[in-house]
Amino acid sequence: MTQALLVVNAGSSSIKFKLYSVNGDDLDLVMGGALDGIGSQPRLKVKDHAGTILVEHDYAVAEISTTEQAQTAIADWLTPHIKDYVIIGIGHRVVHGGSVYSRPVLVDDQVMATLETFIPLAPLHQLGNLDPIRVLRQRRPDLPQVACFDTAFHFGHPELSDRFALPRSLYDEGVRRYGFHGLSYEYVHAALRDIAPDTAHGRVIIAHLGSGASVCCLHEGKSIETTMGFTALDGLPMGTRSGTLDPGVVLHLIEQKGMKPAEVGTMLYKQSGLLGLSGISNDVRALLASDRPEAKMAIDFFCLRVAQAMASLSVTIYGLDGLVFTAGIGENAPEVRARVIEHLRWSGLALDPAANEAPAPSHQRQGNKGRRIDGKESRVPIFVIPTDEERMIGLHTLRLLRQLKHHS
Ligand SMILES: Nc1ncnc2c1ncn2[C@@H]1O[C@H](COP(=O)(O)OP(=O)(O)O)[C@@H](O)[C@H]1O
Ligand SMILES: CC(=O)OP(=O)(O)O
Ligand SMILES: [Mg+2]
Repeated sequence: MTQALLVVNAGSSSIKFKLYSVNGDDLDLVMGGALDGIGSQPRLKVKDHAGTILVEHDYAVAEISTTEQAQTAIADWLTPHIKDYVIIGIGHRVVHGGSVYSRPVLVDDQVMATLETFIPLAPLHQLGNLDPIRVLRQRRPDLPQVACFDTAFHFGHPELSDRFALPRSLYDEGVRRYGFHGLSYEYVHAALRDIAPDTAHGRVIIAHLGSGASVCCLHEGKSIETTMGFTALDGLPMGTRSGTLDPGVVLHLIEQKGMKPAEVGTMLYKQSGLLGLSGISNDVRALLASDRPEAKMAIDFFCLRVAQAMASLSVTIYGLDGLVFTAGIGENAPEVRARVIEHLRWSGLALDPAANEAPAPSHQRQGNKGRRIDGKESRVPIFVIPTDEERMIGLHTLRLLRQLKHHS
């Protein structure tokens, strides 16, 4: 029977998963899917490696209102569909590894307890990430489970990138700029190394623009600085998150307007960003399709902030050798890429409009490492590279399981 790995990328309202068969040191995608709309419009959709739909099923809201129910529904569907495979382990995305975990780790009771202490640092993500680990440890105690962290790629970045200008004691307590989306940056950088090795070795900026969004600058493949900090609320405005904010606004909301800290939290995480700015939607597709001025303003605001972040991070790495767009917006919204680069034209960046507007190749297909979209006059190459956090998690999990086997 073929060995296989399951990868779980769980969020607050969706659980994405992929099944890979093990092929030497590499992984072949068998199927991938998601149960999203948990608590609103639950729907399970799974496709095989070629993109053929294996199942598309809507549930009643009452059936799937918790991640635990979602996990059970996925497991119930998966069990008969994976009977030809021996599952050797499960890899999970865990957003926050704090200042403890610099690399993936095998989950045991103690690791679980430590990861639970990071829940307040990532209220939108961490609990949802840990739920499936807990459920699957109960269901399949025989299977090793590996936690892979969004923060780990940034671990050890320079002190100047790690600090806030706050009293030193807070830093010692862990109030640091951890950074996130590290699994995505690691995957995208490895793909860039395959298609443009010299560029990848140099000074690179990657913009991960999805429902969460951040920009990272790298040198020689290492993260030097990124726009997300202590939490995934910092930096760029996102679908529903505010991004960087004058801290005086938070004081004003609490002290003058009498808002409770939890209400401020809900506002900053769930009601701000593109949704707050537009009053229409958190989804860039809906905003681009709308002719209302608020929608245009929200997109303009987002593009300007992305361009500013790129300019600012290129100062940190003393220049720029390559620029990459990735994630839902970065891969699929040529209008956004064009407007971002327009802001940076003064610095010698330019797109090839036809290449920029060419439709994105299929996501699921393997071997789609990305493409160049810069114009002939551009001083620096510009790429669109599809990210694949699940594959990165799968590769880390395989590597760790092999190391553990080797040492046992
Ligand atoms: N064709 C598209 N055009 C513009 N934006 C898109 C398109 N497809 C997806 N997006 C944007 O990408 C976002 C989701 O990004 P994604 O990286 O999938 O997020 P996550 O995995 O973190 O939920 C959506 O909210 C939407 O704004
Ligand atoms: C860390 C983070 O913001 O993740 P996501 O983009 O999946 O919300
Ligand atoms: Mg994401």
